[in-house]
Amino acid sequence: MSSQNQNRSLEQAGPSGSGGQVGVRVVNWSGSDRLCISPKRDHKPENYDDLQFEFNPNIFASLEHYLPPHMLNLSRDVKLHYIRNILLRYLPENDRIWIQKLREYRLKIILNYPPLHKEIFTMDAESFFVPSFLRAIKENTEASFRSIMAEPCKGVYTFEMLQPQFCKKLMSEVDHFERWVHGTKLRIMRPNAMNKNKHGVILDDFAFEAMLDRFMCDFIQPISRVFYPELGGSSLDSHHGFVVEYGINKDVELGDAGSSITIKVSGSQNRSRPGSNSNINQSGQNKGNSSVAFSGLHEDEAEVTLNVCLGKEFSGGDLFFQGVRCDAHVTTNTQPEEAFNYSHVPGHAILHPGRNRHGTRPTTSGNRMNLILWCRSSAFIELKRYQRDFYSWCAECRRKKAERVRLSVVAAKQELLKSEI
Ligand SMILES: O=C(O)CCC(=O)C(=O)O
Ligand SMILES: [Fe+2]
Repeated sequence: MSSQNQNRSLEQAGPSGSGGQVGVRVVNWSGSDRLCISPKRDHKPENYDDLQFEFNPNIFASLEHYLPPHMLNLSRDVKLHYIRNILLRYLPENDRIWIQKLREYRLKIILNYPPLHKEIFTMDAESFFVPSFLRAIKENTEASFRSIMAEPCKGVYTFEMLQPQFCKKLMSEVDHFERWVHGTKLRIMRPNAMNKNKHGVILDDFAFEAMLDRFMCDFIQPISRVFYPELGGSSLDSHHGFVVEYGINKDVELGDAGSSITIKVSGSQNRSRPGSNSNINQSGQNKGNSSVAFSGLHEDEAEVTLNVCLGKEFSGGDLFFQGVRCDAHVTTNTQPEEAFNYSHVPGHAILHPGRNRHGTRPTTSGNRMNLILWCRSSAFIELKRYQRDFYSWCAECRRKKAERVRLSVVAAKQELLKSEI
């Protein structure tokens, strides 16, 4: 498309459908828009950081290098829409609507919510993390991580992580947010729907997104790069951050008290990533030897999950694990070495593959709040689509493969013996 045509379509475009982006109008969709194969490396891209679109601003800056040469010096709006139109071709309609609604929902909260502890909305490692954790991250070696961690079950790591003061502030921020939500009668989305008596909030929805992104990139990824290479641990690029609350006696079911603003976002119950399969096994049905009384046996929609207990005083609430499985093997038996129980300790973290089947036992007294960060790798998800028969990270796939190898060795031996007779 020529720049003239591009400008014409800008002129013709109707009012913005982009969620109130001031001064920006949507260009008519054109399937002929193309990027160049070779980038113009010496081109200096615009800054798109101030924009709220369904794609990360960095994507626009990166793709600018690939624009047709005649477009490089056009206005930022024109380039933005040209690139956005191309990207939108890769997003199914439903996902587009979902992302759009989510953006509007978040904007509504962020513009109106008055934070209680502003200082915890930006990463301040020294005041968030305990010194031992910071030292290990700074050293950034497997030995330094292992020096502060226990591995009570293969691939599951526990360690002290957050300072008590930070935990306290985060918990009071969540309480403050819940109270504010109740006052405004805004209906908020909950992190997931696994336990009836579970409350919680999605931190990404009220301005914690940037902080949690640094949390994941600078403090989880160094560890997952070492411990979870086969799960995309070195290419984590998105997260879902939330707080779960148990054992609270609230006389009002928050969010249900007659909402004046209701934004329904389809697929928000478990906040699945668009276009993906959530693998929540809510009933806790698991064939085989899982005889325990549990709630919400499930797998997270994450490659790597960080779960940190914030407090307060509680009993019960243990996590139990039943082994890492791919979709095809999610209901297979738990092997004895895979069954593992974990009791939460305030400030302490547990890091595990999202696909390690797990659930929580009831919090029998007091209140418990946990910070949970589901970390995802789009490269891992993409690769998984091309690889359907065997997953090295699924314990059952490995077991089946080992069994096949064993049987073929037995068969080969028998053949050999037969031919020798
Ligand atoms: O309650 C917990 O500590 C864990 C909850 C959980 O696994 C989840 O929300 O995905
Ligand atoms: Fe979970």
